[in-house]
Amino acid sequence: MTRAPIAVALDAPDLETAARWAALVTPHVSTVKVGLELYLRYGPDVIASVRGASGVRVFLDLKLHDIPNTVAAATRAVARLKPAILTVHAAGGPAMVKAAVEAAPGIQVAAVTVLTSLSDADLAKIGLQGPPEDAVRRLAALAVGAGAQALVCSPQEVTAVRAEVGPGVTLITPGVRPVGSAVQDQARVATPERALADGADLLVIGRPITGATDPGAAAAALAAALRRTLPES
Ligand SMILES: O=c1ccn([C@@H]2O[C@H](COP(=O)(O)O)[C@@H](O)[C@H]2O)c(=O)[nH]1
Repeated sequence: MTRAPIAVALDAPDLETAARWAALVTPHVSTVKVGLELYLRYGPDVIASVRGASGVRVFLDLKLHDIPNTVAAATRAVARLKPAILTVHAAGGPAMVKAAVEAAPGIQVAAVTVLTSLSDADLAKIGLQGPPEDAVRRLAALAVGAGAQALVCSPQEVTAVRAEVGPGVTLITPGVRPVGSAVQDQARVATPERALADGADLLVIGRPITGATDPGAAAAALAAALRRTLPES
């Protein structure tokens, strides 16, 4: 059976917990995601620990954001870990995104548009007036023009971003909340079914799975729900 297009965010306080979650969810999902919490605490070793024997795809979510030379060097430094996906911030500008893409042949560089935790009011406070969709579309076009093969946006913007960048770009959506799940610190959210139906390629889901009593069962249930949305997947 094909694994669901879900990246489980392994935002764990320690390596043992992350590896346990990874082993539980890997039979059901295509990808596991390592973010700042784990990587800053444990460094490169974390990748092998969560990849385990299954060889599941690892998404390294470091959201690099610096001058192009520094981002290129940081990208080369993590490229040897062979993550399937590496994130950078689109707001770093086209030269920075291009530097990451060129430094990591074989790795999908995903540009984060506007963090899913930011609301309309938050965006206004940082000087981005107008609906989030406008900024997301603008940053998406910038990043793809600079060579990014994937974008991170909220599930609420998938349709608009797809219209902006066309079919060949992988759209990755955090801010996914199953019906009844707490929104927590996310602001621009939608259900997994809606995200997939709108054309997202990979859904990032963390706490709704890892906070469950049985993360493996939670991942299996979400995977089954997505199969009902797209019966051919
Ligand atoms: O815009 C973004 C970019 C990345 N993330 C990351 O996704 C997960 C979401 O976890 P939940 O527990 O499902 O909220 C987390 O690791 C973030 O760092 C994001 O949420 N929004």
